[in-house]
Amino acid sequence: MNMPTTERPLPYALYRAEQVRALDRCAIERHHIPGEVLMERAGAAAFGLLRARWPQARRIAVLVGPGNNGGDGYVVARLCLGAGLRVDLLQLGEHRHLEGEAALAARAFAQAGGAGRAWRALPADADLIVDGLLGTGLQRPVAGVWAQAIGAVNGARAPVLALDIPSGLSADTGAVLGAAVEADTTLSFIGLKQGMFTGRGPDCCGEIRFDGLQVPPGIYAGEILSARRLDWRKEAALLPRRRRSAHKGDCGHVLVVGGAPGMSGAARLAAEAALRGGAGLVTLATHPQHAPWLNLTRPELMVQGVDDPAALVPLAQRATVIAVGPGLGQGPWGRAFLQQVLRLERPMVLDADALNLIAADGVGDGSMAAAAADSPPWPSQWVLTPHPGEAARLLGCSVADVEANRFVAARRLQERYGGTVVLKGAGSLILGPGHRPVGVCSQGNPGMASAGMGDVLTGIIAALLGQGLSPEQAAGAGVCLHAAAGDRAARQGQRGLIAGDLIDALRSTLALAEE
Ligand SMILES: NC(=O)C1=CN([C@@H]2O[C@H](COP(=O)(O)OP(=O)(O)OC[C@H]3O[C@@H](n4cnc5c(N)ncnc54)[C@H](O)[C@@H]3O)[C@@H](O)[C@H]2O)[C@@H](O)CC1
Ligand SMILES: [K+]
Repeated sequence: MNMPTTERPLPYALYRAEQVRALDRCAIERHHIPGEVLMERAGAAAFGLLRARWPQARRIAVLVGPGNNGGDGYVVARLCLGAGLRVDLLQLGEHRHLEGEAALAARAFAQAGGAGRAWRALPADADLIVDGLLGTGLQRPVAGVWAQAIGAVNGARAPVLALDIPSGLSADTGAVLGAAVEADTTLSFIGLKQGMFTGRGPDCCGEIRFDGLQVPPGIYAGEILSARRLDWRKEAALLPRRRRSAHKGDCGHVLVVGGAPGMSGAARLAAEAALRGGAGLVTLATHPQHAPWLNLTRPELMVQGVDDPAALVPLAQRATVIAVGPGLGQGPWGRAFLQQVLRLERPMVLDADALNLIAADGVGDGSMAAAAADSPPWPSQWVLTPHPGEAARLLGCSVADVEANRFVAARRLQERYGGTVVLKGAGSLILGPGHRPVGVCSQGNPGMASAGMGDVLTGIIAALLGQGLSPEQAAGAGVCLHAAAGDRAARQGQRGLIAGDLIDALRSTLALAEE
């Protein structure tokens, strides 16, 4: 029996708009499922979700555009009429000459006694708004009356169900093109779109549901995935099981380098997160000014005050992985230590000021890049973890440019700097070398927008590298565990969540993944 949309688990494969269009075409042309049948199934799935989710709703405003997304809306509107609900069908664009299956759906709606009218305003007492304005056919920024209608939807009190994708959200990038519907629930058809899970996508989509419209599974084989959602349990399961005879030396020794004067907290958070991420040993090399008291409340940490970069060499010899950047500062101390670290042949995580220093130095001709180039095999062992601001500095562009297409920004970073890139922010992206799909993290919550969260991520990724995962695996698993621990910690509330809470939740999250 076909499972209802409300219960169906979300697939992991993510597609771009042109790929979903190709999937539609394949279903229609190769498998001879008429477009109107797909549209009928899409509308029926949305209607089923609508009734299950909002059983009390009596007055439904359905906004329809002139394409097939509108066609889906006409089907929902007809099914609502059939169930005795009051329907306001509000049209944008030219509806006198609809084409193909959208025209059939509009005719069936009229034959069922429905009448549409041009959108002017939303009925104030609508119980639910269905967004069938624009789907994967979005071609340009939303403006004019379209933007007004979307603004009205977002200002309305009624909940919003978006069909396929919220209107105005780019299916490919997760950016808002002009204006976008902020839905409570989005029901996506045939293939999940990659833009729904990163950038503004999660804001606009609300809860995401999926219906494959019963297309044959074979149609997906023809599309090369460009992105996939990461399953945090599967990612965490990459960690090798510990033998009963394991000792601390088997579990990785993380060397954290950071903590310029006045910035010791960040380095301490990264080091502590490495411990909770399962590292056997963690050494923190930091400025001598605060070294004596940095492990007072966490004596498991080994802390070394260093003022000569050469002192890192013996420390690195004992370490299996280096994390550099949190609290490093961009002054002479941080700069000298980063240059030394880049000469050390160890897998490493580069974050925060390590990235800012590399960006400030320029690419190709700066001393940082030159230091890295001294040891050519190692960039492939890097994990870079920029947030959008750091990514913009590394790419020499604006944050808006990065956010306009996070997938492209991640790829440009990887091509320019090598190794594995984690582009942080809602829906963090993970991209390693080669042509594997971009990993997209779909856990996490806005409570994690607080100081120190990035430092914790750095420590976790370093710990996973130290336990034997490859840079790409450690980055994927690290981002997922970090987000899952954030979600676990947020059960007690999102607002006021601090990085230390996430560290506290890490161990039980890891245990959950091992069940
Ligand atoms: N047979 C199929 O191909 C199926 C398609 N489906 C639906 O069809 C949608 C795709 O349909 P279409 O390709 O017709 O595209 P859309 O319905 O998403 O939009 C295309 C229309 O919007 C206009 N438009 C684009 N950008 C605009 C903007 N910024 N402002 C104002 N107007 C704009 C275009 O000129 C065109 O008239 C999917 O998202 C899905 O909802 C589903 O019914 C499943 C089956
Ligand atoms: K839509």
